[in-house]
Amino acid sequence: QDASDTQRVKQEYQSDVARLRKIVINSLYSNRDVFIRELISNANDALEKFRLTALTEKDLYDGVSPLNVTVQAVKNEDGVGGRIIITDTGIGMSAEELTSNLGILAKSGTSEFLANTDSLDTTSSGNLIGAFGVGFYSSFLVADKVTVTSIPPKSSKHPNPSQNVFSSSADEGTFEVYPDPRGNTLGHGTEVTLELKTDAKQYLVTSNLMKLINQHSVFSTSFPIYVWNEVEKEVPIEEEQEEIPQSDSETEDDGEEAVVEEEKVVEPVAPKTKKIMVSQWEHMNSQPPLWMRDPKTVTDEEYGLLYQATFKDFQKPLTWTHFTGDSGDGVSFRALIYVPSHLPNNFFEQTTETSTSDVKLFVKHVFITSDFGEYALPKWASWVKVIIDAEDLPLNVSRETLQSSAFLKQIKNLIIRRLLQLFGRIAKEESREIPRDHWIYNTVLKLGAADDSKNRERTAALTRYTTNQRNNTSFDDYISNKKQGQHQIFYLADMGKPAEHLAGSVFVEKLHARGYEIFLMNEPLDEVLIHGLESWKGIKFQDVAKAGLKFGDDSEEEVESTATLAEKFAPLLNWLKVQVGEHARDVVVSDRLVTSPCAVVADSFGLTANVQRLMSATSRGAKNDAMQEMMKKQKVLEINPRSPLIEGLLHRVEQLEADGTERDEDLAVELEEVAAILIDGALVRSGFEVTDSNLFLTRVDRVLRRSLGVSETAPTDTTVKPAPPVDPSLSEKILSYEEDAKTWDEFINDELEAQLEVEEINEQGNVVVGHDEL
Ligand SMILES: Nc1ncnc2c1ncn2[C@@H]1O[C@H](COP(=O)(O)OP(=O)(O)OP(=O)(O)O)[C@@H](O)[C@H]1O
Repeated sequence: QDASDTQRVKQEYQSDVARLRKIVINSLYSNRDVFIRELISNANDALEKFRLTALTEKDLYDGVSPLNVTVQAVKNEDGVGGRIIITDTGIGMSAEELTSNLGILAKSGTSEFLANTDSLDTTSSGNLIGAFGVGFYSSFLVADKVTVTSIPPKSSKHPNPSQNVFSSSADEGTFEVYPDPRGNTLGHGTEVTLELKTDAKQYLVTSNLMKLINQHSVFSTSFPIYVWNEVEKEVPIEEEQEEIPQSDSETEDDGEEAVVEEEKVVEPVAPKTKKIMVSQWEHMNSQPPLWMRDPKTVTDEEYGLLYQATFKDFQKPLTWTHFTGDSGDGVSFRALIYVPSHLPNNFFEQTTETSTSDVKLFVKHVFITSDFGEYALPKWASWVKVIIDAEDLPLNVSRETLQSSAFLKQIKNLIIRRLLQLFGRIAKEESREIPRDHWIYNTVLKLGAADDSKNRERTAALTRYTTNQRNNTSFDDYISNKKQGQHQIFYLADMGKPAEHLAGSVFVEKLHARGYEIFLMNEPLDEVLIHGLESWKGIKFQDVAKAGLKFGDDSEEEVESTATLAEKFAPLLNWLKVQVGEHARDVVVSDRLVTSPCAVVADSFGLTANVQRLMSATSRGAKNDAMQEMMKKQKVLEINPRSPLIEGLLHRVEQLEADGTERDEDLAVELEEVAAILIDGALVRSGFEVTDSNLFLTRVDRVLRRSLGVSETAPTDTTVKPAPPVDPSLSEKILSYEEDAKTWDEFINDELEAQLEVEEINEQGNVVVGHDEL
């Protein structure tokens, strides 16, 4: 018995892997072409790993043997089925690695993939395979049985490498790994053999395979891919050599004088040929990569395919820019920047230190790194996909030295510059795909303006907002609409509120009525980026909910009249200062109100309601910070001198405080209540919370009773039916429920698998839909 047979022990797939494999097999049937792309991509990755390891382990690679991927379709002799063999001369896997990489390891993306399968639809799910790193399992879409033979190169990690085999069937939940009885046949690398399902015979046709490789792999792989192909060739027919007749001259060469014969014109006879079938390795990606070509010669479809294959996105890119550049240190390069049509799912949850795994740096078409270390793109730009291919680098490229060179920094700055140029250009062009209100301007660039101080101005220039007069307004648009004398840019920020509500705010009423434009900002980032910017083209931003608002066209008479009004309202102002207590540090006559009786305005060093909310949302621990508490108090109550309510209150207060008369205590109590409601109302109108909403509403109730002529003291019947006593059988019920209960994960797993299995597999676990058409 063969030694390997004794070691062929069946192992169970680890549960996550088993589930993943099942989902891939059962749900991605209509997308099964992806298997070839996934396996070639793994082979290419393995070659890249080999080359990178060889940079540090000098003995690993002789520099001569080929580094490539080969694909071969082999028909069975019985003519029924066949197999596809994909071989690479890459880093290979040891027995342990075969087991853990293909059978046990639930990779980091797996749980995310499994979570995403909830929203699985079969049109897009094929790309989920690659996006979440479940590529290898796509083999089972087309194969009944998959065999992976692999051997790592001799290295410090594997001083005595040996060749091993991983084998698994699509309909079993097990796999085996065992030493290859043939010994080392591969040198180093991996060979994946797919025993094709009977309904997957089309993949045995080499032209079909080549078409798929052309579509999905040639753009995105850096190592040569060869396909074993039968081609028709014309070869000369090897006819029996005719006896070349002895020339007369030879026969007559015996002393006779040479006779000059008349020269004969001999027609050249085309050699006879025949057509035969010849098998040979055909180089699929002999063309330079797409990004090295002249952009004029690349079609949109080709750009789209490269994007989808390289970055594993099932949606087409929104736009791209393809250009030649120079790093500034004399390193010339080609670059292709793609703007995806969507943000990653968890984009806003990610920390600011995001990785730039989607900036692929090549040197002379050879992939070098996606790790830009400290020169990673800032978060706002981290979702774009970039290919950079440098002609040559000024150093012997290794990841370590690259990190410390100026090159990565230059590349980072250049990508950002070009990206902003691209956004600027599409902002002007304004297309159906990227309209003026696209989230790029509303979300991504705002993040840039808020987070990335270095590019603040340039990103902010492209952001857009709603104003009280129009939508999608940039800062420059605003400036060109500025009124004479206006030296402030007016804005009101209240996150989460619809712009229409902001337009009706107490702070906006006069500005709006007078025809001034006001930015109505309702995203959390808006306030942050305005604070970062402070001004635009030399004009300061003015929060209209704060003190310091100036229209810029106040005449001397207006200033005088404000002073006169302050004098007129002095008794009310003084009385209100007592009533307002802690809510505001001062009470003044307002110049910003039209219809509202009063408002609470934050001092220039105070905090608006929006900033207070932002602070409590972001700095949980600092709630009791003394400085913050002090700033919260920096508020001023502004009263509208033209409001009849305020006029009326002034008269009543004058009446109350009139010299020489006895103080009317009933009136005092009533006025205090009116003042309390007015102040609380002003706080609410201005976006703040009232300190005690119960008290506020009790006061309102009292005023309502008064206006309805209902007794203020008449009690409400407060008798209620009490709840029944505690149910004595409750503890038993809880216990029996807990015994039956599944965990949430078990519940979701069962539900998901039940859904996926419907119509798609039979009892044996084989796919049963659509076989006949294929
Ligand atoms: N041809 C190969 N050579 C060496 N290792 C391989 C090969 N194919 C797969 N592997 C190993 O098996 C692991 C699992 O492969 P799988 O295709 O399932 O996911 P992945 O390659 O990590 O993710 P993705 O498909 O998104 O690139 C790989 O990470 C790699 O370590």
